[in-house]
Formats: sequence, C-alpha cells, structure tokens
Amino acid sequence: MRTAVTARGLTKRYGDVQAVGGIDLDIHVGEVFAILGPNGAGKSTTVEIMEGYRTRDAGEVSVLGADPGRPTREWRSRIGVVLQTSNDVAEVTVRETVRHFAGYYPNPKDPDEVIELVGLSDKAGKRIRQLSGGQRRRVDVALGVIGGPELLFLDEPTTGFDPEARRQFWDLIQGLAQQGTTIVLTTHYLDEAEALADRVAVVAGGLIVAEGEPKTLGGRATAKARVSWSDEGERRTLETDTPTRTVLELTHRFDGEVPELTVTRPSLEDVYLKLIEPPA
Ligand SMILES: Nc1ncnc2c1ncn2[C@@H]1O[C@H](COP(=O)(O)OP(=O)(O)OP(=O)(O)O)[C@@H](O)[C@H]1O
Repeated sequence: MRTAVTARGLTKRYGDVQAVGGIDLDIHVGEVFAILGPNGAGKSTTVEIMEGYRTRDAGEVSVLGADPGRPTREWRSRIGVVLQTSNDVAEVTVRETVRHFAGYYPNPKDPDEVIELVGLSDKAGKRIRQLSGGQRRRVDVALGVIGGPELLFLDEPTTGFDPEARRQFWDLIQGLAQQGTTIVLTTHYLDEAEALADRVAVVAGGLIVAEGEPKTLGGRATAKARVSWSDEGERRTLETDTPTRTVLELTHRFDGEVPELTVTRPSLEDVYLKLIEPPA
C-alpha cells in the first residue's frame, strides 16, 4: 500500500508546552484519515507540520514523497489546505475569488465546476461579505480543491454548518475520495469521523492514544452490549456478551413485548471519551 504521509517520532514544543510528543503515523494514498482529540491535543500542530506551515523540533516526516520542512512550489501545488480560519477577501465575488486562486496552480480544475461542486452556483456572483458563515466555509473548501490536489487537508471543515449543509459537505468529501484524493481531516464531530473516515487516530496530550477503523476503535466491536428495559416503571440495565439470549429471556419473562427495550453497543463517542480521559 502506498503512503501519502509518513511520520516517525514527530515532536514539537512551544516553550514549556510539549504540543506534540512523538507521533508516528502512516496515511495511505486514497484513504480518508481523521484526527480526533480534545482542544489543545496537538492536532493542528501535527497537521500544520505536514502541510509545511510549521517547523518540527524532531522526527521524520514525508508528505507525497518530500520533506514538508522544505516545501517547493511544485510540491505545494499537489496539496490542498482548508484552514480553521476563514479567508477574508470580502469585497470580491465567489467566482472572482475561485478564478483568482485557480491562477496559482499549474493544472487547476474548472472554477465554475468547483463552485458547483461546493454547492455555491447560485451565489457565484455574490460578494463573499454577503455570504453566511457556512457559505464562506464552502468558499474555503472550493479554494482548497481548485488546484486539483492529490492530498487535501481539512481542519474542522464543517464548524458552523447546519445539518443539511454538513450532509452535503460529506457527499462532497466522499466524491473527492472516490476520485482518488487522499484526505486528512481534523474534526470534533464524531459522527463526521464515523461517516467519512476509513481510519481515525485519537490524539491526546500530544500523543496518539488509539488508531483504527471507526467501527472497531478501542475494542468497540467486541465490547459488551447494554440491554435496557423498563420494569414496573423502573429502568433496568444489563451489560452482556450475549444480548440476543438476554432479550429472549426477557421476552419470556414479559410474555411478549419487553417495555421500552433498547440494545446498544458503545458509540464512537463513548469510546472516544474513555480514550481521552486523563490517567487517574
Ligand atoms: N504558536 C503557538 N505558541 C505557543 N503555544 C502554542 C502555539 N500553537 C499551539 N500551542 C499550544 O500547543 C498545544 C497544542 O495546540 P494545537 O493547536 O496543536 O491543538 P489542537 O489539538 O489543534 O486544538 P484545537 O482542537 O483547539 O484546535 C496547546 O497547548 C496550545 O496552547
């Protein structure tokens, strides 16, 4: 499997703060890789080092076969970046902005197609100042993909989106991934990671504390199931490896319908919250 990003022992300190404490990562070509973690965990620092926007103190990093510590123009043109902060070219229109940015790349995509892709065709003639927060964020995404990047970094891309816009954005990302773009995503939305990512890494205190597919992370798939029901107005809960048998027994006990029955396994959020708990 070819790798788009490799990091070994990646380290960064700001004064007394160890922001990144020795991170190892392999991100494969064509995958959607999500980096999760609480505020201050070191996600942005890690990603900005990969993007060539921050220097590292120690460790080895290779991004599309080159050291991002020594970025070249040609290398930059193969990477798309959507940062946390929104651009503020407020007085120009969406179309003008996207066309302008297309001019920075050797083989840009068609600006009107990209505007269509991010769902802004009906706003193409509007000044950016006139757009809502979520619409501006779509402009950021358009600018991130206009160069036709092989590797796209998205830093909290859907913050401020309404639920419908978030779903549309997920479709957009899935479409780019299907076309072969490698995507590195940081997000605080666990449903977003679950919907989009092939693999996730959970970062806490500058270290990776877990890595894997969303559905198996932290032993999720093999965790005990929680069977819960109502018994004479009181909520009962049982953790079990054999939920089917438990439900069958309950069915007999209640002679049919079990009141308010639910059977659940730990959600990605349950597992995530456990993983980032500080040691006791
Ligand atoms: N330029 C800087 N100077 C000093 N300290 C910094 C700087 N940038 C980040 N830090 C510190 O490094 C640590 C990691 O920050 P980073 O921005 O990488 O976290 P993050 O996981 O991206 O957080 P968030 O989810 O809030 O974006 C934090 O303690 C932060 O205060």
